[in-house]
Amino acid sequence: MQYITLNNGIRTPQLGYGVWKVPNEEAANAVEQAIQAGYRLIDTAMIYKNEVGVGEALAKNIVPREELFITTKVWNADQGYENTLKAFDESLEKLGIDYVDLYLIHWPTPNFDQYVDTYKALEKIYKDGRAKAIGVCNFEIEHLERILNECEVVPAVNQVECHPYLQQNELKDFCKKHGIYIEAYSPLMNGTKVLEDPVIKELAEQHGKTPAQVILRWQLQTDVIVIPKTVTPSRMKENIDIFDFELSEGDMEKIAALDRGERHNADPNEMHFR
Ligand SMILES: NC(=O)C1=CN([C@@H]2O[C@H](COP(=O)(O)OP(=O)(O)OC[C@H]3O[C@@H](n4cnc5c(N)ncnc54)[C@H](OP(=O)(O)O)[C@@H]3O)[C@@H](O)[C@H]2O)C=CC1
Ligand SMILES: O=C1CO[C@H](CO)[C@@H](O)[C@@H]1O
Repeated sequence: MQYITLNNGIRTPQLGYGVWKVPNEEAANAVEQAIQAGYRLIDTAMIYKNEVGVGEALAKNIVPREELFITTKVWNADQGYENTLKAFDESLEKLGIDYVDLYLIHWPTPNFDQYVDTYKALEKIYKDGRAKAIGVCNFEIEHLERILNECEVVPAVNQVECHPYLQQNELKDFCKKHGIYIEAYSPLMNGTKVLEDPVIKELAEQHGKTPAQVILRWQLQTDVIVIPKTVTPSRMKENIDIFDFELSEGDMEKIAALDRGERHNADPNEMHFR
């Protein structure tokens, strides 16, 4: 596993395991298998409704708690200072742990007036030592600017959709300038067409790897944290088997040229789902 250091000195694995769409009753088994396969970062969220299942796997102490990096997120309906503190307590209880490694605001919406207060609750949680790091998801530059201007703690992470068809270069530059790590969600575009891209397929053939491995390796080499999801045991192994090859500068340029600003998930400015 490869690790990186966040802006507050906390270390995180650069590759993690995401559990969106993993049903609660399957999550314990999936997370246990992922830990056995070598994953140390688990990315869940209150809205995924599988924190209890994730917690069951954690309770097995497959590896010491301090070797794991657990992320969860406050959902839109729980935004606001007091609501967020309450939602955080509920997430901790479901997960059965006494701190998380990273707590994130899931969306800047549904009400753009609330995310600063929500972030202030995250700062309180952070200062109380119940989250080792805090950050945001789906924040655009203007949302981050408000946090940087009105809050004290610089977000450690901005978790956003990022894959070869949506490379987020402007946001990456802004975040880099402010010491905020980009964490790439839906790195395989949720298992859709980027895996069929001819350029990706050709690179996969050249390196004796799969399209998913080429995409995940590209993410590592662009210095982002990446959290693919799979419930398929062979893919769990495939997705972590990316530390034994390197994409050349030319390969990276070919993938850079695939950017087309194409989202699979919601646009942060239009996401008002509670
Ligand atoms: N903050 C946010 O707003 C969001 C955060 N996320 C986080 O990011 C994680 C990953 O994103 P997600 O949207 O789940 O999608 P991914 O881009 O990780 O793709 C997952 C899909 O790809 C398939 N897949 C996985 N590995 C391979 C492979 N090696 N070859 C072919 N297909 C593969 C999976 O199928 P199968 O499982 O059947 O093997 C699944 O259908 C989420 O689980 C969640 O933790 C995601 C969306 C939004
Ligand atoms: O992480 C995510 C997946 O689930 C949510 C919806 O249920 C999305 O809104 C979100 O971005």
